[in-house]
Amino acid sequence: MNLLDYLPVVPDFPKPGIMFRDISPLLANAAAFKEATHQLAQISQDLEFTHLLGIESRGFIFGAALANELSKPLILARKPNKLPLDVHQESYGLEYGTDLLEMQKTILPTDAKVLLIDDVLATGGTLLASAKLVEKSGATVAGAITLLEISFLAGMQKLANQGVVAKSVLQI
Ligand SMILES: O=P(O)(O)OC[C@H]1O[C@H](OP(=O)(O)OP(=O)(O)O)[C@H](O)[C@@H]1O
Ligand SMILES: Nc1ncnc2[nH]cnc12
Repeated sequence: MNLLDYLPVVPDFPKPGIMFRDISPLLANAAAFKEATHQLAQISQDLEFTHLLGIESRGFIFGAALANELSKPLILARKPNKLPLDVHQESYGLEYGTDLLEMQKTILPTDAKVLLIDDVLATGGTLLASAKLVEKSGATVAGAITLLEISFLAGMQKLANQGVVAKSVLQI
């Protein structure tokens, strides 16, 4: 099964010039979703981590599936004003805009080794902001994994420059 067949390109979404990869067909096919989860588990194998951090919203889907598959705890990085209690905040730029992510200040133990998970790595802005949230809470970033890397945007290098090891199941 070629998982890329289940991630079709939608040109000019959400803005002109963006070649958007839609995960909806992959999620709508049980075998493809299962295979994607399995392959995310495979690439996480040589990284040592205690917790997963899923990034709103598409990172929640794969983060929850993987957390269940690996029996690991799942932490949420959320868009603004969604989480109760005190939060750390990071603003960031992504391929088609800017946004803000938040994580609860006391949800991670300081000895946690956290694997970040998202569906797509494009510019790397989202994963870098998530890494900063983990560091703000005193925990360690174990790495980052995604289903798809859009390589021409060089997000992998941007993360490497900041000491974050990233791996992706698929590259285009
Ligand atoms: O590498 P980057 O340039 O930062 O882009 C990648 C991010 O963009 C998308 O999220 P989006 O903000 O569109 O939110 P969504 O998951 O709620 O659709 C995607 O799910 C990644 O989180
Ligand atoms: N081209 C793209 N397709 C899907 N998700 C994205 N997130 C950032 N860039 C994206």
